[in-house]
Amino acid sequence: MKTTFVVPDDLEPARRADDATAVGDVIPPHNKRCFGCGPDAMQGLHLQAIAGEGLTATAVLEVERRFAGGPGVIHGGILASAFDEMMGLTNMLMGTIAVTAVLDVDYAAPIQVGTSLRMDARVLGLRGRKVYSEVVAYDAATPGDPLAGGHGLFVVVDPVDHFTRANARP
Ligand SMILES: CCCCCCCCCCCC(=O)SCCNC(=O)CCNC(=O)[C@H](O)C(C)(C)COP(=O)(O)OP(=O)(O)OC[C@H]1O[C@@H](n2cnc3c(N)ncnc32)[C@H](O)[C@@H]1OP(=O)(O)O
Repeated sequence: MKTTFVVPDDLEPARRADDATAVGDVIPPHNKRCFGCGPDAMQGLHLQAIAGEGLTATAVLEVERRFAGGPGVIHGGILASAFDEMMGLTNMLMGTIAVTAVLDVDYAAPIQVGTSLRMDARVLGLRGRKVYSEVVAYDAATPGDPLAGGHGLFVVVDPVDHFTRANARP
């Protein structure tokens, strides 16, 4: 895997919230209409991320034909959306809300329509309000080398303040 995304080597450790989703349970959608995780988003990805130990989560995206970009392969933007969502949901295990400031995707190999794409995400650490996270994707049927990977820099926000201001913009 190749990436130019720089993860600081002096991150502060991140901590799982006491009331975080239990290991093995689905992290609840943060918004029913979210394109990534919302059950009411008709055209969405409907990701269900299972909380793992610590600050980790796993989900499987069935790469449906509607997710195609090039013939027979996943659209890069769909993969980026899935990665963004996976890291965003995993971050929620800290009990905070963090929005994406930077998203970096390494498209290591084409991902065919019909693939069951397993995505493993984890929080790497903090620097003040900044949360560094990563995700790695594999073919669930034939695990081997990663097909893609991603990193995100997220910023912790007060959700009421953030989304009130975001929606007030003319
Ligand atoms: C109700 C339930 C809902 C639940 C909602 C759950 C969402 C999960 C869904 C998945 C996530 C998404 O898709 S979220 C949607 C996509 N993202 C967005 O819409 C975010 C739009 N951008 C923004 O609102 C803003 O730029 C923020 C919040 C990211 C940052 O603004 P701010 O709050 O004023 O903070 P600011 O001081 O600028 O930055 C804080 C620190 O981050 C650094 N920083 C900020 N941006 C960058 C950047 N692009 N590249 C490098 N570093 C950056 C700054 O240098 C600073 O570092 P230092 O000086 O401290 O060192």
